[in-house]
Amino acid sequence: LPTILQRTDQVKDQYDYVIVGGGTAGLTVADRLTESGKYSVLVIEYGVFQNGSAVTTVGLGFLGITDPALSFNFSSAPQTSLGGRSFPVLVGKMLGGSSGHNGMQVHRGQKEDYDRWSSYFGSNSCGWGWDDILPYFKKAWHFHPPNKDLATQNGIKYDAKYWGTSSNIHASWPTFTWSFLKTEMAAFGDIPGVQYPPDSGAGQPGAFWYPTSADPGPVLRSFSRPGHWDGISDARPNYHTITGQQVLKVLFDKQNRATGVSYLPVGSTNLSAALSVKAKKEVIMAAGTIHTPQILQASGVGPKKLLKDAKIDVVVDLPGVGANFQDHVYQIGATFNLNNFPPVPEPNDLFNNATFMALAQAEFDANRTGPLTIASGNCGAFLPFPLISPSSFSTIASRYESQPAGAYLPPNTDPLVVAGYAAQKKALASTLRSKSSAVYNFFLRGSRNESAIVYLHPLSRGTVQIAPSDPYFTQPTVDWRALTNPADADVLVEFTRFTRRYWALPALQKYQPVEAAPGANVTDPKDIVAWLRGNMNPSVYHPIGTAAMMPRDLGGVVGQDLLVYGTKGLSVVDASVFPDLPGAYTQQTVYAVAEKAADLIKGRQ
Ligand SMILES: Cc1cc2nc3c(=O)[nH]c(=O)nc-3n(C[C@H](O)[C@H](O)[C@H](O)COP(=O)(O)OP(=O)(O)OC[C@H]3O[C@@H](n4cnc5c(N)ncnc54)[C@H](O)[C@@H]3O)c2cc1C
Repeated sequence: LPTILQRTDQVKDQYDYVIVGGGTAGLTVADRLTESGKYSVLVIEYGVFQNGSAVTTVGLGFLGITDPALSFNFSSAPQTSLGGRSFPVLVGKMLGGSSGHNGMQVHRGQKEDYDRWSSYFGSNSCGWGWDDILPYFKKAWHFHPPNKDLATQNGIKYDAKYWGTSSNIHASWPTFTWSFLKTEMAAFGDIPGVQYPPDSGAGQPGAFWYPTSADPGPVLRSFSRPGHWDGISDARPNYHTITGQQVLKVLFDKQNRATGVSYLPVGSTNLSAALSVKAKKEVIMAAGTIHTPQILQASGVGPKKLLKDAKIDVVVDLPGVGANFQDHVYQIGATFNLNNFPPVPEPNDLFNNATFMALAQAEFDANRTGPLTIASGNCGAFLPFPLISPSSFSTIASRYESQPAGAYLPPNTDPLVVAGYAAQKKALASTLRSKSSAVYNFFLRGSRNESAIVYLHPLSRGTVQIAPSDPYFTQPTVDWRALTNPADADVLVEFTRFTRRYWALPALQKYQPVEAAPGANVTDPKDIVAWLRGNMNPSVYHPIGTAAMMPRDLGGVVGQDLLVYGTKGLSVVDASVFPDLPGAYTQQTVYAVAEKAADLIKGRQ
């Protein structure tokens, strides 16, 4: 059989496992489940095999981000707290999913993030704290140390003990850095309390360098398709893949056992022509945070009222499906331009300086080295809130903690989801008070214009819901509800103040930093928040939480075994299971969760 089944009639009637979505998590799990040869697996992927330069090129990062051939790219619900603006929902649509067009930044959360996930299960918690997940970070990533000179010149700290070397997913380093980064990183050391952890993977906040998801041999993007599929699916007769197919729903028997899925070629809307395939052991959901809840809801697993509105028979009333939606927010202000930038290359030169770009391209073509080995970035500050706002962090955390749990959730939120948010609120108030968790991220570019600040633990919660009139073929309604919780505004005002404090450091004055946004004259918190509502972006493409791993009585969708409550033989393995955001971008954790998921699934035998 060919690597990718060419026709749906080549799909067998039944496999041990059917995996919905051949993305980051889906292909990782499929690789691990097929490696012993004992189990048959079918991966059904909506997108197709894509290997063009927009996917594989490392330089400049995500070139394919909005390309409709590579990306689901549709409009969100208007954000009521952001002046009614809508935003594009961008998630990967190809074999490899979002790992095929992400920004390639590789870092993991802090120890406390994973311990917090585990804490939601109280005395029943097992298997998801930092000590449990650390072996999976090691299994998931092959670490290549940076070039010695580069590390010495830039003060790049790393410690290989936090990493493994067996995976085909690579974490490597550019051979060149923008020299102003060294100045920016050093300046953080002038702020009391900022640490430089021993490695980006040490589970500690601070200012640190981190690798790129690139294969250092050919200097190409390393993602789940080359890492967990190319050549592997071909070599294993027990591993089938079909692409260009949309899974419509999970099929259940009368005992709520998932027996398989139904699907249609992408583009067809003829439900009566839907095909089906059976899963003997498990249906594994890996369609990502936006589409896993869509498919579950369309299958009758979700909030009863929504299913009723969509005239879908309820299999399990599970109010958490599509609730608890979170993403990192950015474009949150305090943008600075450096009016006296030193005479050194900087990232804008790749766009504005044709000679520099031509030289960079020539160097890359000749040696695979130079500026075009940088994706979207390799260092930044990941800082605790007490350090950002020594005078207000405690008041802000307490004010947040004393909110009634349901006060800022969507109207008519189910009591179980409210209970889950109450648990998160308690835990996240501790995160706001902690010196060991990062809340603020300044992703440094070494540029004369710096603005990339990311809020790592937003407290507002959104929803992803099927369109009741057309659950299958209309994209789900994605509503981040960014900035609906006033505590987020409190935190973001402190972020602006802190960023100003950073640029006011004596060591940076010779570069003449000038605030471009919101503007040095915007100092009243009300005015800062008004600016945020008009300018911030609710997504930096790290959606999570819509099938959360939480106890069922806290609105959870899956347990610690990743099985969907109220069903049998149905699990979720993608970013939708994160109960809340780690203090880091999401891909490293997605791979680790998927590695652990594969062990859990195999362990069920
Ligand atoms: C533009 C962008 C930039 C990012 N940058 C970074 C970064 O620099 N660093 C970082 O750590 N993280 C980054 N991320 C986040 C990270 O890539 C994601 O968190 C991670 O890849 C998500 O993995 P997943 O398995 O949950 O979903 P995905 O990898 O998105 O996989 C879901 C798959 O399911 C398929 N699918 C969807 N619906 C169906 C259906 N009905 N039937 C069949 N298949 C279906 C999709 O086509 C897709 O292939 C970025 C993400 C994006 C989108």
